[in-house]
Amino acid sequence: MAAPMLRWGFPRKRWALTWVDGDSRHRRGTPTGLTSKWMRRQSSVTQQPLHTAQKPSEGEHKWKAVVGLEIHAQISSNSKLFSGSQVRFAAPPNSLVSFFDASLPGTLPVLNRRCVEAAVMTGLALNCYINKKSLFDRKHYFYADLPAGYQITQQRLPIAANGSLTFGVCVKKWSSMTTKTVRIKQIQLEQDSGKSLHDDLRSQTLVDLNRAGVGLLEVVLEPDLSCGEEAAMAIRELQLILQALGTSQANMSEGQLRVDANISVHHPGEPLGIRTEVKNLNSIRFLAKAIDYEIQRQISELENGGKIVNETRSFDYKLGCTVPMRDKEGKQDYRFMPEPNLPPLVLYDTSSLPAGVDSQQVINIDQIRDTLPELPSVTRERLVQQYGMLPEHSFMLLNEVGLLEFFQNVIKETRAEPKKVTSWVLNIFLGYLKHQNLAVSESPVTPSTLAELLDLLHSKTISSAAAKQVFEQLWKGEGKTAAQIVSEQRLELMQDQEALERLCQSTMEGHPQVVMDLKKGNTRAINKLIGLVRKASLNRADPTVIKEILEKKLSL
Ligand SMILES: Nc1ncnc2c1ncn2[C@@H]1O[C@H](COP(=O)(O)OP(=O)(O)OP(=O)(O)O)[C@@H](O)[C@H]1O
Ligand SMILES: [Mg+2]
Ligand SMILES: [Mg+2]
Repeated sequence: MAAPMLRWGFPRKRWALTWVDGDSRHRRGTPTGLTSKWMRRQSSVTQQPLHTAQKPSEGEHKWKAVVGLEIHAQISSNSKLFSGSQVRFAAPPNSLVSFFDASLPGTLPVLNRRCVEAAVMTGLALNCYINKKSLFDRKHYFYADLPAGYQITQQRLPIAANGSLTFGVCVKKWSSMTTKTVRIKQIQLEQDSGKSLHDDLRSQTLVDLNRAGVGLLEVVLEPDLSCGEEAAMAIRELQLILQALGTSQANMSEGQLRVDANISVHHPGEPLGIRTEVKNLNSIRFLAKAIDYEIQRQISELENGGKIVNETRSFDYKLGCTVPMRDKEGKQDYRFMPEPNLPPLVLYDTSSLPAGVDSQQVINIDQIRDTLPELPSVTRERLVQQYGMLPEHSFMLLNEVGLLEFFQNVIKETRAEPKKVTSWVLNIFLGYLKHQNLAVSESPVTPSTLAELLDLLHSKTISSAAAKQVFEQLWKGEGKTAAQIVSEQRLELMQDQEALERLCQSTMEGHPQVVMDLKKGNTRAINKLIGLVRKASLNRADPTVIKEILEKKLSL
């Protein structure tokens, strides 16, 4: 359908509001042109603690940075917030658009129950107070991908408020982890907008309304954070919570979780500074980088006698800096007004539920509370209790997509101690994954393969050094089992006591200096000697047995 050329007061000179039914004219994927795989890696996990803070600049100690996040999470639901159109990622442009989504006159919103339940669930999981009555408002702004000229949101009275989010913060190492809590101001239900796709070649902007009207949860955090790393860890925790609840897939590279970061700096003891807002950050790493850059930029601006203006900025991931997005606009007037086509949203709890009411017609907060699944913090506690693992290890297991499931499957299939499994999964298995930048689902080693290897270790069939050797071969994914590799390469531990004694004897004779050191009282030399015997045995000698033999021979 041909559409009129429209002029808009935005940086791009010519805007064409165009409806298309094919996808070839659209720029697909991420606007930055990064491959989706790469983006997934960047966003799905903070694989290691992030170290994004830059070196403090001169005079920085006088400044305190303040960060407040607004998070938009797309609700996992089959249909949109107020219409029956399907919700699906990467569908052909404008194929999931009802008359209501396109704002045709005469269409009315019909609230999607699933979206309300998702908001209540999320609110409860984030320790919010759930308002039994909330209101919908119109927020006006003009943009090509918002056909109504307003977004339906909950400005005056949101569905949930006054919550908190507790997350782990680590400086440099997982072992230095502490926890921090950020207050949640509110959670509101609102509509997503469509998508503008800029075609630079034609100097046009194309509009895809598939996303228009998809249900969003906007989670507004109080300005309690202080740097990029904290923000990154808070978002990662929120992502895990939403995924555990199933209220959002929260995949950042698919735009299901988008973060706006509000940043200001001030002198401690003085009122908060003027904030800038970096919009639409769609990866955890970029979020951390954008915040730390913006903190530094504001400090140097102020140190050089400049002023911070309340503006909207975006993050240029290629240059690693934030840039102004729109003209300096002052406070935008959204002309909020009540949405006349939606009555107040009324929820009940068991005590307020009217007698004889059809439970399909109402939402009972207590009933939703009863269906809440195990949240990540509880899962971590359980792991610590059940397997005696360190808290930081439980964080690591949950942080990597699919790693917890992998771990639990290994545990189910092996006789090895949980501590051994934890150490192998986090040190060896995760190390290989990271080295090759692979996701757990792409690993050539399955839980049962690793379980079998750990059984061989547990039954003392092989030494732990030989187990590492076998793992290296398993990683090649040639289809051999651990037992096959062990027997083909004759890696079984030596059981022949006399042969072991001979090996110890010849090693001692070959390294008189080490023996001398030991005799002189250098106790650490025993480890050196054990290592030498092990090497001579091609990792087939059990270090505990070698130690016993050596101690006897040297009368230690
Ligand atoms: N001085 C400040 N420095 C940093 N962050 C701040 C400061 N003051 C407020 N914030 C944060 O800014 C965010 C404000 O979000 P809110 O949704 O209330 O308003 P908004 O940004 O004006 O609206 P919009 O939804 O249109 O972006 C909150 O996350 C809050 O914590
Ligand atoms: Mg907001
Ligand atoms: Mg904002």
